[in-house]
Amino acid sequence: MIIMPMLHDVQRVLSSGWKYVSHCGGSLWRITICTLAKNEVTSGHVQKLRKGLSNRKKGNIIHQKLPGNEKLSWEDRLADAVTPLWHLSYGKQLHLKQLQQHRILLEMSDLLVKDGISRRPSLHLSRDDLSFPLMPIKPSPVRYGYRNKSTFSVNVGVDGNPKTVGFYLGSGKGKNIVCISGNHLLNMPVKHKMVAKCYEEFIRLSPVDPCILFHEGGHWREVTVRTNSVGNTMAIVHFHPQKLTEMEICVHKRALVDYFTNGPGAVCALDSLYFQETSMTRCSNEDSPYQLLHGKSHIYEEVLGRKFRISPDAFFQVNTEAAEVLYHTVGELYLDRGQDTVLDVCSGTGVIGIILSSKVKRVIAIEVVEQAVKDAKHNASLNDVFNCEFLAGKAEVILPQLMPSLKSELGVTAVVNPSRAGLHYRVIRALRSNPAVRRLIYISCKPWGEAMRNFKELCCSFPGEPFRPTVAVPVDMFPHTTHCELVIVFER
Ligand SMILES: C[S@@+](CC[C@H](N)C(=O)[O-])C[C@H]1O[C@@H](n2cnc3c(N)ncnc32)[C@H](O)[C@@H]1O
Repeated sequence: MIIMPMLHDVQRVLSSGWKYVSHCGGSLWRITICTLAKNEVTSGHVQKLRKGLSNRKKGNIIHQKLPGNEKLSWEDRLADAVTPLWHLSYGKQLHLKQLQQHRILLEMSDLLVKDGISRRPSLHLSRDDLSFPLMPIKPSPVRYGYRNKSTFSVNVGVDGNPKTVGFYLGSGKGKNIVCISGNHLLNMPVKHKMVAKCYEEFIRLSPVDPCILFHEGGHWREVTVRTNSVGNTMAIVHFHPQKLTEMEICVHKRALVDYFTNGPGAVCALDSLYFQETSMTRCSNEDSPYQLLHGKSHIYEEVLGRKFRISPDAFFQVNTEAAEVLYHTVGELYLDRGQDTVLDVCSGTGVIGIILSSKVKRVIAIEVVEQAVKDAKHNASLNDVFNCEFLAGKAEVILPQLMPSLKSELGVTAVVNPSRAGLHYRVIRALRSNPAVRRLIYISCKPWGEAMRNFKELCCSFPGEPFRPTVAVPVDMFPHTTHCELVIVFER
């Protein structure tokens, strides 16, 4: 069992042989966590963080196994991999994230100065000052069991059982993958653990094999669990058909439904059970439809007093209460200088556009996942919103066609919330090309890498007046992990 974090735990973790290597550079987290452990955070450390930029490694947190880590339990190793800040008090976690966002914004400022896009900060600013305010990070109202969506893999457990449901440690390349149950993870709600446990029991009873390596055969793959704040639960089981006939697959579907409705899995009280047959790692509803085997087709969630329908493959922020803080923040930033049109780029189920709709004349939203666009249209009428238009397709295709004719009296605000891949440069070019777009609110859960490229494109010498950052607000959506959302306002 995980005990509450103490500072000496941090030192224990650091001396236990786990080397923290993050997207921010291997030394970054080590330096920062050590520093915090000694209560010695000073602006000098920002200097070290800045130095760490030059040898940054991109990508998610990875952990390198160093001698001595065998002393940790499998559960602790998993917790260190998935929720690497779990040993720290929440206050310390927020402090770390604030430093991290500061570092990212310094990198952005450096990049703009280096490329001659913006002027050097004035003389009274030191190298570690930003030329625009970075507001204090907004905490998540909920810190434990906050996830509304979890995906559990199937692989070989510590005891060698290949029908183990949980999270991976190790790598395929290192041939040392071990699947550990996520029961002890601080961000995991009870219901998700329950469905994962039942699914494990079900596949252990099933006569067919799990699918671990696609080319080696087997069928049962990961399960995704979605829950909402009133306790409704949706489970989506992914299944590799290999060479089974439709009739043979039907037998397994029936067994799955029976287990979760009349068998031991009934304890999960699933409101929806979906099944997706796919031979690809990730597969859209268009490529391989989500088959509703039992219950309701959608899950609903309430956000800031509005109701939202969510399809199995539609995006929804993973921490609903923190998402309310994020959307409230966007609303406040928008209110600062009201324009009459909002462009909601990468709109998912339409949450941002619908929340802002009462403040503007018109919302135009663009989203690539068709089911999410259907949800968004449904959500607008569910909330009596009539001034939103939802367009299905890639933003880089739709916006260049839309922008030349888009007119507005008071100006346009673009709210962009892309996935980790960032926005295509054609989206930025299109936004830059229309002078009516006066403000752009960029929301990113990964404000380095591709998003950094976008920041540069927004401020660089593309045709059209450049933007400049005016304020940034971090919002913690993922307690115990190193991630948070960063909202940056650009204006021109
Ligand atoms: C981080 S989510 C944000 C969704 C929404 N703003 C919200 O708060 O729920 C990113 C969304 O961008 C969509 N997306 C990804 N690539 C896209 C593209 N090229 N054009 C339009 N939408 C895209 C994804 O399907 C996803 O719904």
